[in-house]
Amino acid sequence: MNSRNVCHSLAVALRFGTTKLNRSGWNPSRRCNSISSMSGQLGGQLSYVQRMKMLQNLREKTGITEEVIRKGKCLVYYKGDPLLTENFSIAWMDFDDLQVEPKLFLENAMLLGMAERGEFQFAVQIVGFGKESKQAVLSKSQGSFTDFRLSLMMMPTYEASLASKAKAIFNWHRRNTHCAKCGSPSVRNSTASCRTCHKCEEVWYPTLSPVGIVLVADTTKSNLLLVRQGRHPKGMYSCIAGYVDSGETLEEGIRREVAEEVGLTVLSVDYKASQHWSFPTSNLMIGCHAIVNGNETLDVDTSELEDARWFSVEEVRRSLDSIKTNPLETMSAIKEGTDQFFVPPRGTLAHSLIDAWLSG
Ligand SMILES: NC(=O)c1ccc[n+]([C@@H]2O[C@H](COP(=O)([O-])OP(=O)(O)OC[C@H]3O[C@@H](n4cnc5c(N)ncnc54)[C@H](O)[C@@H]3O)[C@@H](O)[C@H]2O)c1
Repeated sequence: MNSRNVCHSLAVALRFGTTKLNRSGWNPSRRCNSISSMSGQLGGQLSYVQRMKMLQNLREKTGITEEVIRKGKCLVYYKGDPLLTENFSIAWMDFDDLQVEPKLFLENAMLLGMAERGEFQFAVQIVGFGKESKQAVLSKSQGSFTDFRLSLMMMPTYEASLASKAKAIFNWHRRNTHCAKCGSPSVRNSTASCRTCHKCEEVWYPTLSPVGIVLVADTTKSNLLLVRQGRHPKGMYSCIAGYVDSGETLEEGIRREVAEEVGLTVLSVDYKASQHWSFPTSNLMIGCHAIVNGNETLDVDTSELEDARWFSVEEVRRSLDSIKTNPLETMSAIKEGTDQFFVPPRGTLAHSLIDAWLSG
């Protein structure tokens, strides 16, 4: 996008219109004001702060206009799978290439974010566009629809977080069509950031559940505790994870989960990183490293876990190295099933926590 288009996007989004929007925030007749007052301030790129202010303004004040849609790039979903290039990057599409009316587009789309050069980023589900939509998209793009879980493991981190966000928000709207207070139908706003009840006007926002996930080491730091659930692919051992309960701090949640699942006492917890995770709904994974008293006997909760085991640092490093070197081969081995021990693939917070511990 050139600097003229950047100025235009900024003007479109920063306009504090007095026009009354309809309930969905969609106002197709709105037009752009002069941008001359801003044109001197902008180079080719927008700062992080400018972009966040523009997105906030679209969500909370102006809503999406046709001009904004036409300036956008779209991450396209078909039946839950994103359109990716052969290198597992998002195959962004222009709105015009989707050949759909703006109103129908908006009913099936959500505002994802904004790129540094000022392009609005949308996610759109094309199932609602009709029978021919999949073929039409494939013929106009360089991409193919890729299994969602595989996509998250293979995409660049930033793009994976966009894909995860879109999936979670679409799911939330599908499951929350009525007001939880009075039971009447609710309607989504144009950016898809919330729903408003038609009757009592209560506003509902997408929910997000906090999950503590922890890589446990013993006091010697030469052994790591990994666990597997029955639903994990054969051979895979991961970190302990569990939902943080209402009233708990993150640290308390982690201490409780480790006690419940493997019967060990946590001596210390350090926060490391977080990740959005859309399986099965919308979770914020909060990743930590913990030290436990390794002299205690493991007491595994077999209703939650199939197994929990101490692994030497060397064993874990070998598995991590092999996944890093051959991510695609590992993913197909995981799909087909293997007797070999392996750690979670890249794209998961468990993988990052193990990687950070081994490089720390
Ligand atoms: N990204 C990663 O590296 C990674 C690794 C491990 C687990 N996870 C994710 O962490 C989450 C939690 O893992 P888990 O093994 O405890 O999951 P789980 O789905 O087995 O849930 C365990 C229990 O928590 C309760 N529960 C379910 N949803 C809840 C919610 N929204 N709020 C509060 N309690 C809830 C239920 O009683 C359930 O039996 C899952 O979504 C899982 O996919 C991600």
